[in-house]
Amino acid sequence: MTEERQRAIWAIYVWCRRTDELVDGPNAVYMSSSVLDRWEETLQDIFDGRPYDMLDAALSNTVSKFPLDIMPFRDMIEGMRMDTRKCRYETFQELYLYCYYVAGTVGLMTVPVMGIAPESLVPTQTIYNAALYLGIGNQLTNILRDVGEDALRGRVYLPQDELSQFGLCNEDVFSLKVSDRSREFVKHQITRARFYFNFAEEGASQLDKASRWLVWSSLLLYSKILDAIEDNDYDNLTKRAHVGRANKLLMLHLAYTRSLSTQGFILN
Ligand SMILES: CC(C)=CCC/C(C)=C/CC/C(C)=C/CC/C(C)=C/[C@@H]1[C@@H](COP(=O)(O)OP(=O)(O)O)[C@]1(C)CC/C=C(\C)CC/C=C(\C)CCC=C(C)C
Ligand SMILES: Nc1ncnc2c1ncn2[C@@H]1O[C@H](COP(=O)(O)OP(=O)(O)OP(=O)(O)O)[C@@H](O)[C@H]1O
Ligand SMILES: [Mn+2]
Repeated sequence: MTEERQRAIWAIYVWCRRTDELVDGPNAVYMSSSVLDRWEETLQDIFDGRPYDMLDAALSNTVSKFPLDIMPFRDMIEGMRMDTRKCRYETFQELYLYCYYVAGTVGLMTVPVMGIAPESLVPTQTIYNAALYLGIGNQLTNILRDVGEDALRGRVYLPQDELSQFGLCNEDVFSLKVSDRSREFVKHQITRARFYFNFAEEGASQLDKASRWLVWSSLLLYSKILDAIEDNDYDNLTKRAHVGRANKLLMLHLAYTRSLSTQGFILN
């Protein structure tokens, strides 16, 4: 990426990480709705060119250089509110909303920085949807990988109705019991995450040439975690899916090859 874009992505990343840390980090005990309200006011100040600290200033600077919309930033804060309020999701529709708030938003935040290829014939809306889906795919993958860890914190980011369809309940998750049922359930969740990655692929090829390698790398590396879960025979309760160094290098290479062409569902 161009250096200006790298700095912009860094500033957005830092803001996202800090937002997540409010809920997950060492200071999470001080978390309350007023903290998030205050954080949202700070966000408005950043967009109005009144940064509070140096890290905010990086984002104010980014806002002055790229046409960022404040909406996905606000929505990410909303996702953190949701995370503090609930620890169960009844249906996939409910879980999807959470995934949009905390991860789909990242796609929407970053496309204005990545830029769209001038030769792309795909509607901008479709490209934004693909970006949103990359976030959803990432978050679903993150959730699947971390089911065991999250269970230790009393949280289950899995659709309750689907758990029961597979003859499972939260107790099975908390007791970290791997069974044929849990394996089938995980298989089903992996298929869904891959659907989002596949759609995202169509959008990745429409981005500005200089940004494509980064996005393809992110996509291929993160979706490899799903393969790693398969390699663990669908045990995501007692094993942590990990993508090894050699595999990562291979993916970077593949990502580079993919990033060379602007092509998509309309052109071929
Ligand atoms: C057209 C097209 C395909 C465009 C590309 C759009 C694009 C670059 C999308 C990127 C999507 C992305 C990286 C989403 C991150 C999703 C994610 C995993 C979010 C995590 C949420 C909270 O979950 P949890 O608490 O369970 O997770 P931890 O255990 O704490 O990890 C987040 C942690 C929310 C905060 C998100 C971040 C810190 C990541 C932000 C990343 C960027 C701004 C860089 C994006 C750019 C690239 C190229 C990766
Ligand atoms: N390739 C990637 N694409 C998109 N987001 C990523 C990627 N790698 C990391 N992230 C984001 O950064 C967060 C923390 O990164 P970290 O380096 O700890 O990676 P990780 O996903 O926990 O994998 P690992 O097990 O290799 O450490 C992830 O949860 C995710 O939000
Ligand atoms: Mn987190």
